[in-house]
Amino acid sequence: MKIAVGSDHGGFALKEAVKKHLEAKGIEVEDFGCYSTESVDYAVYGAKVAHCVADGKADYGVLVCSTGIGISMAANKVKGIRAALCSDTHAAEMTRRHNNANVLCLGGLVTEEKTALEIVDTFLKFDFEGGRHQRRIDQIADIENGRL
Ligand SMILES: O=C(CO)[C@H](O)[C@H](O)[C@H](O)COP(=O)(O)O
Repeated sequence: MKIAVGSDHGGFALKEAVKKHLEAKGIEVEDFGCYSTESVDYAVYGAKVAHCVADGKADYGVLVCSTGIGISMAANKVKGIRAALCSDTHAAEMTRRHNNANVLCLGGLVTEEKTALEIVDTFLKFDFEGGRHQRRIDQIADIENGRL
């Protein structure tokens, strides 16, 4: 499994912790930056990770900004991306099971590290259930393609 990670300055510390956590589990990580707490723009990093996942070059993405909001908005503009901002493990489980989310977003100044790492583990543990949920994510794709 390969995970693409990225953040802005507000998510840098948590992104580094997520990267370390994943690598300790033997998971391959590609880090798209940023690489310090110097101020940068979250849309740039959201786009880099989202394109990597949408192009099939990583299985999932993890994105972090201060709130997780801006970077999730940016990632969701990339066709094929279903980015989910999660602040608890229940949301992380359900967004995999029902939404087939392919990018997890976290708020670096919202969610404490221990909880965030539990959210990451939960996100990676659950699979998409398909069935009626496939119809619903197909409708999301219809919106992307101007059909709905
Ligand atoms: O949370 C964010 C976007 O939703 C970003 O991480 C920024 O931290 C936030 O927009 C604040 O920006 P600032 O330049 O750090 O004041």
